[in-house]
Amino acid sequence: MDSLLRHMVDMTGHRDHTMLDISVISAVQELSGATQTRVLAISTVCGQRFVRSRACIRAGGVACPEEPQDSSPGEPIAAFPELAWCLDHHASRAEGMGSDGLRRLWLPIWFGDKASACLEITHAQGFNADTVHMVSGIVSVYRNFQNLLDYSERDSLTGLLNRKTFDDQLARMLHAGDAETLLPGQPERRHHVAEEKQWLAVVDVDHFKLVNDRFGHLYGDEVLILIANLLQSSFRAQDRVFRFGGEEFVVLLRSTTLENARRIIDRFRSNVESHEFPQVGQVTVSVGFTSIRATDSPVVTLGHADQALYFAKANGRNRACHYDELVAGGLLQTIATNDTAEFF
Ligand SMILES: Nc1nc2c(ncn2[C@@H]2O[C@H](COP(=O)(O)OP(=O)(O)OP(=O)(O)O)[C@@H](O)[C@H]2O)c(=O)[nH]1
Repeated sequence: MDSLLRHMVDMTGHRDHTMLDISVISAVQELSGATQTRVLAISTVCGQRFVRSRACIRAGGVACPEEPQDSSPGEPIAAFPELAWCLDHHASRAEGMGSDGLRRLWLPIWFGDKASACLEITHAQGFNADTVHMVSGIVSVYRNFQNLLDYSERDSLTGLLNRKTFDDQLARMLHAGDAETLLPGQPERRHHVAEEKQWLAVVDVDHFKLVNDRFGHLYGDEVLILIANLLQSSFRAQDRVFRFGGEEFVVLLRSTTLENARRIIDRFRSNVESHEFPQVGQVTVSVGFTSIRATDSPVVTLGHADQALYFAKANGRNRACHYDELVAGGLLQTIATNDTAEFF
C-alpha cells in the first residue's frame, strides 16, 4: 500500500505529459511485476488507426520516452487485433498473447468516445484479478490527471495547444535529433533539397478585424474555431498546431522535405480559401514558414517565419512564403548578431 501511495504522489506531482507517462509506467511496472510496460499513442490517419510507443520501461530498466524517428504514424492497428477489438467495442481492456508467448494487457485511456493513448502491460504469467483491479485504478488516476494537464495546455476557444507549450514542443522536436544541425558560421547545405527537416509556419487570418467589425465577435470567434479545425485536418497527427493568441496560429511540421512542407502548407491555405464560413463567406490566410535549425533560438526561428509572413501580407495576402527562399532571392535580408537577428 505504501508503495502504491508513493507512486500516486509521484504521478500527481507532474505538470508535464511525458513525466506523467514515465511515472505511470514506472508504477505499473513495479506494482505488477511486468516484463515490459508501455504507453501507446493511438492516432487516426485517413480513417486508419495507427499505434506508436510513446514511453517504455523493461524489467530492470529505466522508463524513458520514445520519440518518433521518422514521420510515420506507427504500426497499423492490424498488428494489435485484441486492441483493435477493444477500441471498436469501447471496452475498458483486452488481453492477448504475443508471438513471443508473453501475455499482454491493453487498457485504453478513454475520454468520452475517444482513446488517443493506451497502457500496454506485458507479463510472462498473465494477469490475476488483483493486478487488473490495481492497474485499472491507476489508469483512472492517469486519465483524470491527463485531463487536467490538457486543460492547462490548451486554448479554451479552439482547443489547440496554447503558447505556453510551444517552447517545450519545439525543444522536443529538436531533441528528437532530426532538426538540421549547423555549427555557427557553417553554410547551409542547400544542395540537399530532398533532405527531411523540421519546419515552423506562422499562420495569420487576413483582414480579420473586418470580420469582427462587419459580423461581430461571435462570428469572429466561429471563424477562429473553424480555422483551427481546418488546421487540424490539413496537417498530420505528428505535427503540432498552436494558437498563439488573437488570429495567429503556429504549426510545427515534423521531418519532411521542403517540397512536402510547401505542399502541405499550401493545401491548408487552399482549404481555408475554398471553405464557406457561415454568414461570413470567404476567409483567407497568409503563411510564413522556415526550416528549424538546432542552433537558432525559438525567438530567431519565429522571427524568420514572421518576416516571411509580413512579406506575404505586404504582397497580396492569401499566400504562403518561405523565408529561406525570400532571403536567397534577395527579397529579405538578415543580419545575425550572436543569438538574435535583426531584419531589414
Ligand atoms: N473574434 C475575435 N477577434 C479577435 C480575437 N483575438 C483578436 N481578435 C481581433 O483580431 C483583429 C486583428 O486585427 P489586425 O491585427 O489589425 O489584423 P487584420 O485585420 O487581420 O489584418 P491583416 O493581418 O493585416 O490581414 C483585431 O480586431 C482583434 O480584436 C478573438 O479571440 N476573437
